[in-house]
Amino acid sequence: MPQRSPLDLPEGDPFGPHNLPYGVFTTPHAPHLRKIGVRYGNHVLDAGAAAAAAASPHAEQLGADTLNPLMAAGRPVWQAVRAEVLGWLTDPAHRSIIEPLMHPLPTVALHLPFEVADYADFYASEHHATNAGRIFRPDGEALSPNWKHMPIGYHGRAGTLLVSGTPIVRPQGQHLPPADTSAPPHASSPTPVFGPSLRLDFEAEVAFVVGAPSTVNTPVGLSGFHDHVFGVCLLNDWSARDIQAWEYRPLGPFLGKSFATSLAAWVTPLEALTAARTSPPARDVPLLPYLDDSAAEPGGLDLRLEVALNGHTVSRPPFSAMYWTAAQQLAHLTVNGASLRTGDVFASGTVSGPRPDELGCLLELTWGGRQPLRLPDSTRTFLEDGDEVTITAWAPGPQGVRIGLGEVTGQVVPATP
Ligand SMILES: O=C(O)/C=C/C(=O)CC(=O)CC(=O)O
Ligand SMILES: [Ca+2]
Ligand SMILES: [Mg+2]
Repeated sequence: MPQRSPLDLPEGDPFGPHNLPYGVFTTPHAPHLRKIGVRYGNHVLDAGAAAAAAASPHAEQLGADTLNPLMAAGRPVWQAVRAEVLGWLTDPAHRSIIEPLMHPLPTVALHLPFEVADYADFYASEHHATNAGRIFRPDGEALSPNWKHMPIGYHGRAGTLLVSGTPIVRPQGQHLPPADTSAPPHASSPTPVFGPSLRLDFEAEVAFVVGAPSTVNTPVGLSGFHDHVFGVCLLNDWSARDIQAWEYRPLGPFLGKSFATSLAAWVTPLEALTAARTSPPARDVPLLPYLDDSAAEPGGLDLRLEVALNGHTVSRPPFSAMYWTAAQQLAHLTVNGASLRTGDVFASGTVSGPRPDELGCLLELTWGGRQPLRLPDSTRTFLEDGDEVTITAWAPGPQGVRIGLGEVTGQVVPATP
């Protein structure tokens, strides 16, 4: 049977013509030459070479070794480049030039697709925030009084965003001895120990990647979302729960989350998710005008996440259940005058739904380690060395097609001695 062309995809391929995510890859022949690629099925188009061959007006942006120049160019350029790439991949007139520029996915190495500028992480799932509150603060209110009035978040560590597939070294740090960690730190002077985290967790999240920058003292507002946000990536906010529980009062997450955050290698353009737009849950309190999206286009996204631990599905978190939308997060992030830079990443926070099989981290799935999770061949409270966590997702696309999001995966390796 003749080999099928990489340009002839099976009907309904989740990485078909409606998707076209961007990444950065190298081939074994030139391991230091980073190129922009567009995923199509199980192949990667060398977009820089295609742009040069087509004498594209965007050859400079597509010929770069990161997505930053394309991301910085703004929405009209994003739309023009997307239309051009679609033409290269689907118009038979380009076939003989494009076919040799398609690399099988398993033959390339994928890299962090853009230079990360600043990184913030939100806390936008009411289900996650309520559960985390009950587990970490059993004697207090589950949701803090500000939670329904603004998207709560913290600034994280941009330099430790790692591309999917990078091994995750178990972090070391201060924490209370195991017997004490299920309870909040007691007033009666607890004594910490130093060593590898014994409560390493994942957090299934969706990250939004800023393309066009903004000016200091100029809030972006809800309506600026589509002009500033280039695309979406799956993200795993690895979390050391014992370090976190001991350190976080009163300032919030610090070393318990800054050691590693995994980002998918593929950025799905926002435009590919148009059919997935959906209304967020009903709001329980009136919102201040800069966050009030009641008259705006639906700001939620119907992304269906799946988390696998060592190949076994442990959860299916629904992104449509998130209380705060990404547009509200961006409006909040800039309302004080803070500016955006190309490459800023803001993550949604752990995606958890209302059901027990929709929770986005082990903290919730095992209720603070008290109810071990059953796997076919073992049980888990928190992650063990050698464990591999893979987050995948899809979204409804046009005409019933699925839009696949690039996976984010990572394996835990033992703490550095
Ligand atoms: O409730 C807390 O103290 C902390 C919860 C988190 O783990 C913070 C976080 O990373 C936010 C999130 O992923 O939703
Ligand atoms: Ca998080
Ligand atoms: Mg992290």
